[in-house]
Amino acid sequence: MDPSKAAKNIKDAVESTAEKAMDKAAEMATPEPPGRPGAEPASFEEPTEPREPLPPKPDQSSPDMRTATGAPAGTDENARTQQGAYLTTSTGARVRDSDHSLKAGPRGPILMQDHHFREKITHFDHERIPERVVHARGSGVHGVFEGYGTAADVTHAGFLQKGVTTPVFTRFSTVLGSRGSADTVRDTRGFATKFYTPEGTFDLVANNIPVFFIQDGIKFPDVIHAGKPHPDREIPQAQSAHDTFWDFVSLHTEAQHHTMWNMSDRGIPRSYRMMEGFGVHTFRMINAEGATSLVKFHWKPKLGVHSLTWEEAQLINGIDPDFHRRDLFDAIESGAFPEWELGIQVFEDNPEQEFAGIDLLDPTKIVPEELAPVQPIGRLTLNGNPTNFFAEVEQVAFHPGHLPPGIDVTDDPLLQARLFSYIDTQLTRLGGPNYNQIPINRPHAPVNDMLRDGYHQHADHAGVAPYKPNTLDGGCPFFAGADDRAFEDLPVRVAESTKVRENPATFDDHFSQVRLFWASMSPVEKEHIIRAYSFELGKCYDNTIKARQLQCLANIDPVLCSEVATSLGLPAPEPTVPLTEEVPSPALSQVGGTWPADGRMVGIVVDEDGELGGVEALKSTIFAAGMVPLIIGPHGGTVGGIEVQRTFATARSVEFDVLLLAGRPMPAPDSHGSRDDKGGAPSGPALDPRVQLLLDEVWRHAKVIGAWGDGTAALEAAGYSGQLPGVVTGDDAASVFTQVQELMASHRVWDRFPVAVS
Ligand code: HEM
Repeated sequence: MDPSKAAKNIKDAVESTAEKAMDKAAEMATPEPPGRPGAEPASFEEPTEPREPLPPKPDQSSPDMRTATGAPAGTDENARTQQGAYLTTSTGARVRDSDHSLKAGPRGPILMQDHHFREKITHFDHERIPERVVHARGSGVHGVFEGYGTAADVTHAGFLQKGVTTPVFTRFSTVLGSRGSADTVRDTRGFATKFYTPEGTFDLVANNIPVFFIQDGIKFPDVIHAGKPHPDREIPQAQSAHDTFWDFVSLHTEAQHHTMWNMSDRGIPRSYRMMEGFGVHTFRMINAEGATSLVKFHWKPKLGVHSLTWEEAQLINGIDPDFHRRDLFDAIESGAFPEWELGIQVFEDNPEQEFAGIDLLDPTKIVPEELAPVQPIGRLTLNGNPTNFFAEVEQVAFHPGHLPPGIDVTDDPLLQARLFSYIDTQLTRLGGPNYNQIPINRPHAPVNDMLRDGYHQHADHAGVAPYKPNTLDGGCPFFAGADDRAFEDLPVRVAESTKVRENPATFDDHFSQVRLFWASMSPVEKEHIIRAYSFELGKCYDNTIKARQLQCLANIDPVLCSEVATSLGLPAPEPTVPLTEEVPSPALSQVGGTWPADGRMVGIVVDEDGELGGVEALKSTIFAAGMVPLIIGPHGGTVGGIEVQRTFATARSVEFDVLLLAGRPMPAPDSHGSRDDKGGAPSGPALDPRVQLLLDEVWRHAKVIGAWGDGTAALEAAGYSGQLPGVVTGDDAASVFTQVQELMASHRVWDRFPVAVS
C-alpha cells in the first residue's frame, strides 16, 4: 500500500474512532418511543428492509469440518451470518420489547413466566469464561503467510514452499497480567501464530524472548506462581518487581538468562509491530528425501526491534493502558500492515543434538546468529482486525503439538511438557473437548476424526462405526498412505537409558550465556539493564532475596553487580563461578541501525501567533512519509485554520515519537501558577506549562525535537537552547522536517541518555 495513503488512513482511523463513539452516543440517546411500556413499538424502530447478513470472514471460508463426515455442511456457517434485522430470542422468536420485564402490573413483581427475561439474564450471568492461566492479556489479528521456498532443502512442509500463501491468526500477549491489565508492563510477550494449512494447522507458539526461565516444564507452575501476584493480597498485578519472583529466579539460577532479557529493553516493547519472535525450542524438520535437520524459528520485524523507555512505559500504563492493542488495531485499520520475515537457524541432526558446544535441547540457551545465520523462509503480513474480540482473540487455542507434515518436535523437556499442558488447559478454558470446532480454531483442512460427542459438540457425525478397522462404514475413514502427505512421527532414536528425575550435565551452565547477552549490549542498553534490576530489586522487601540475586549478578558481571548493589545499599559479593570470556553477538543489540519510521506519530505544537504557513504542507509531507501528524493546539477546533487533533490538555508526550514546535504558546491567563497571588503579571515560565511538560518529557525520552519561527523561541524559553543532540531548528518547517526524518530512523537520540557504564 502507498505509505502516504496508509498514514492518511491511520489519521482517519484515529479520528473516526472518536466520531464513531459520538455517533454511537447519539444513537443510544435516541428517545424512547412514545407510549407506555408494552405498547406497540413505534414504527421508527422497525427497519423497512431486513439488513443484509454480514459477509463471511476470509479466514472462515475453510471447508466445513463436517463435510468429510457426510453431515450437512453450512448449518452453522456460522452464527454471525444469522444476524437478521430483528431482535430475536436465542431460538429465533422476534422480540418486541427488551427493556421491560413482564410484571404483575407496572409496580408489581416480575413474573416467573417471563422466559425472555430469564434467558437474557441467565445468558449474561454465564458470559465469562476463565481467562488463560498465563498470557491472559492479548490482542489478535488475521493475516497471511507466504513461503519463499527457501526451506525446501530442509522440510517438505507444503506451506513453506515457494509462493504458497496460507491464512494465519496471530495473538500477541503479556504473560503475567490478568485479562484487563495494562499493556506496557515489563514482561515477556507472547507471539503465537496459527497457520491454517491444507495439511493441518501449524501453531508456532512463540515469545519475544529466545530463551525460557526453566529447563524442565515440571517447574512451570512454580515460576508462574512466583511471578503472579502474592496469594495473600493479590498484588502486584502484571509485575515481576516483587519478592516471590526474585525469590524464584535467584534460587533457580537457570532463570537468570531469561530474567536479564526481561530487565533489558526487550521487556518493554514500543509496539507489537516492533518485536522479534522466537520459537525458543529446537524443532526437527524433514525434507522430501527423508533427511532431518534441527531448526530454531525466528520472526524478524520489518520495522526493526524497538522499545519504550521505562518512564514512558510507566506513564502509558496510566495514560493509555491499551497502548499496544490500540497501536496494532489502528495500524491495521489504516492499511499500514505490519510484516515479519520468518527465518530458521539450521543445525545438523547429530546424535548429541548440539551445535558449537551448545546443547540444542536446553531452552535457556541461544545459538548466536553470527554462528548460525537466520535464513529467511517466508513473510507474514498481518492485515485483518478481529470483528469479535471474544470469538476470535479469547477463543483461539494454540498448541505447540499442532504440526503439519515436515515439522516435528524434539525431546527438549520444556517442549515435551508444553505438548501436554495446552490441550489440558483448553479443556477447562473452552468448556470441553470440542474447542477445535470453534470457528477461529477450525482447521482449513478437511477433518474426519473419530472423536465423538462431549460438551459443545456441533458436528452431526454420520456413520455408525467411529472405530478402526471397521466393516460397517466400509472401512472409512481410511488411513493415509505413504504418498498422502500425512503427519509423520519421525523415527528418531531415543537413547537407551535409566528412568531418572535429573537434567543432563550440559544443562548445568547457567551464567555464560547471560554474560554473552550483557557483553553484547551497547552502553545505553547496559545502563537500562542496571536501572531495571535496581528498580525491581528495590521494590522487594526481603534483603536475603536481594543479596541472593546480587550473587547471581556477581556471577554475570562485576560492574553490573556493583552498580545494582550500590543502588540497593548492599555489599557487592564476589563471583562463585569462573567469569568466562564471551564473544559479543551484535545481533542481540537493538541500537546502531536505521529502520523505516512507518506509522510513527508526529506531534506539532501550534498557537494563533505561530509560524503556521508551512504546517498544512508539512502534514502532507508527513503523510507521504508513512507517518501520522497530530496537531496540538491550545484548544479544540481549529487554530489559524488548521484542524486540531489534540489540545494541550489532552496531549501527553508518550503518544508522540517526535515533537515539532510551530509556535510559542504562552501560559493561559487563568492557568494555575502563571500569575502571582495578587492576580498580577505572569510569574511562571514564558511558555504554557503543558507545552513545557511535553518538551521536558520528549527530551528525557530521547525523542527528536524540531522547531522553526516562534517555535525556536519556545525551545529557548523552555531551557533548550544551543546545539543539543536531536534538537533541530531552522527557518522553515520543510527543512527542519528533512533533518528530523534522518534522526528518526535511529528510533531515539541515543546520545542523550546519560551512561555510566561502557
Ligand atoms: C518456550 C517456552 C514457552 C513459550 C514460548 C510459551 C508461549 C506461550 C504463548 C505465546 C501463549 C499464549 C497463547 C495465546 O496467545 O493464546 C502461551 C500460553 C500458555 N502456555 Fe506457554 N509458553 C512456554 C512455556 C510453557 C510451559 C512450559 C507451559 C506448561 C508446562 C506452558 C503453558 C501454557 C498455558 C497453559 C497457556 C495458556 C493456553 C491457553 O489457555 O490457551 N507454556 N504460552
